[in-house]
Amino acid sequence: ARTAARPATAPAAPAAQNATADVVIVGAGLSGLAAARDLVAAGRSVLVLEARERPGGRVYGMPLGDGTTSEGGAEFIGPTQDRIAALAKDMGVATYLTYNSGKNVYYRNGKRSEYATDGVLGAVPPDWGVVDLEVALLKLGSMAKDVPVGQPWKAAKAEEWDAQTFYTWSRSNSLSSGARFLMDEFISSTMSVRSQDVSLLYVLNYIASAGNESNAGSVDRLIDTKGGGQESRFVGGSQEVPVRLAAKLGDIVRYNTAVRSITTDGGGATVVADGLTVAAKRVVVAMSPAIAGKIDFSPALPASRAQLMQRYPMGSICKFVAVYDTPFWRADGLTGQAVSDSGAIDATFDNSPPDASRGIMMGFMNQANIRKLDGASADEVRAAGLASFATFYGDKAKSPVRTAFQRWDNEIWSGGGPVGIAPPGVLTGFGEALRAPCGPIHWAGTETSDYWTGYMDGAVRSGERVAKEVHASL
Ligand SMILES: Cc1cc2nc3c(=O)[nH]c(=O)nc-3n(C[C@H](O)[C@H](O)[C@H](O)COP(=O)(O)OP(=O)(O)OC[C@H]3O[C@@H](n4cnc5c(N)ncnc54)[C@H](O)[C@@H]3O)c2cc1C
Repeated sequence: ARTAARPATAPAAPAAQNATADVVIVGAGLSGLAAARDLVAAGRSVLVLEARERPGGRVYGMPLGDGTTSEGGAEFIGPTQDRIAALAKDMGVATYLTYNSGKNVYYRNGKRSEYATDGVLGAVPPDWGVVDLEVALLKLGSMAKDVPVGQPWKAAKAEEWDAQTFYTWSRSNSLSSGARFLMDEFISSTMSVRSQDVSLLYVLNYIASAGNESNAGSVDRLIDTKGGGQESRFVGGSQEVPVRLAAKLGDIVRYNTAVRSITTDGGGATVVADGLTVAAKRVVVAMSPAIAGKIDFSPALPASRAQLMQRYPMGSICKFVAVYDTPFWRADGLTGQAVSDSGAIDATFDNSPPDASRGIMMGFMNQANIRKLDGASADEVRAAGLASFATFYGDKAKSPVRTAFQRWDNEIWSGGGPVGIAPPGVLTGFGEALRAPCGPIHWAGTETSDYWTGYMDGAVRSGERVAKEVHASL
């Protein structure tokens, strides 16, 4: 019966088109778009091939179901993130301060407490472990100063630091359970992996990278709201930056055009995508190493690059938001920021629009928390998210007008988020292959950036770096 139900002649697939370009850029995330912009400005002919139906990749305006959106991926920008700041300015996208007035919530061992964010030492959680924590963070900060930004494998102690996980280091350098919890939370909130998943050297490079050419990276700049990476947001949402840049680039950006294979030959390459085959002099692969590994490269890439792509996994993350008539937690004297050791959500932020015309609470379902919800229905994810919000902000949190969430680990073209991380042994064994071109194939993506790797700023920097590299090679 199944066979009989089929039309006698299957509709013909649309004929694949052929094209030529100086440079094919694979991926219209911020890194690919930034590269395209500079290469076009340098007079090169460029095609950007994007698998999704939209630009932005890990930057995404998540639909709330009422015609508006909330940031479902990257959201915040902070001091020293100069390249995303410059790009946003050029695109006419303004920023505003993340809501940060009042007290934060700390939930640990079944006890909820509130703590000031404007003390002399900044926002310090009410846990005896913080003394221990501060000592450990000072040590980390000082070790990070010995890491050459973007080339951690060249640190004098690279082998020693890359032979252990962050978990091993944090357990040998802190005694209290509070400090250990907060160090795990530092890794979870910045990379969305567990401390035992990631190399100490990778963490030190992440710290070193949280700065710019004139300001050394620091732990505070990574984790702080005021003065740190979470300081500001974009008016209209971060997706305005890639959406406007892609619109300026026009029809050189092709959507629903997943690249399946890249064949290199005699100095150039043939890029086969859904519905389009392009002969190009150079190819820029602008995405995380793990997702680049899904492309079929022929002939095989050098082993160091091929194996790097097998060894650089993505974190697991989901962003959950609930919309309320008002940001009611503000009236209760709260910032909307919470840290928790239990429940589905381990960190929250006030995601309300700048005019506070409605309240939006955002929670991160990080690493193991979201994996526990593998196979959960949307209603179950929603119930778990609202239960966490109620623990932090009271019963009012149980009755939102609407909710929405974005699971990045279920996204075929991201494979997780926010960033690809290196387990022990990878940076020292394979790190050089992150940026090294393979013949006509060049690599971009935030994972390849020196400063602000893992962030939008790192993505833009990597695009600008690869554009120079490719232009010089032609
Ligand atoms: C939940 C979450 C929260 C975050 N929060 C922040 C934050 O607050 N601040 C911040 O600065 N950063 C944040 N980030 C990180 C930030 O989103 C990334 O660093 C940045 O967007 C990466 O850009 P990219 O261009 O390197 O990669 P991507 O954005 O991943 O772009 C890669 C592109 O390639 C496309 N693609 C993949 N495979 C193919 C293929 N075979 N063919 C064609 N196209 C393909 C993808 O669809 C995608 O568009 C967050 C990320 C997540 C997921």
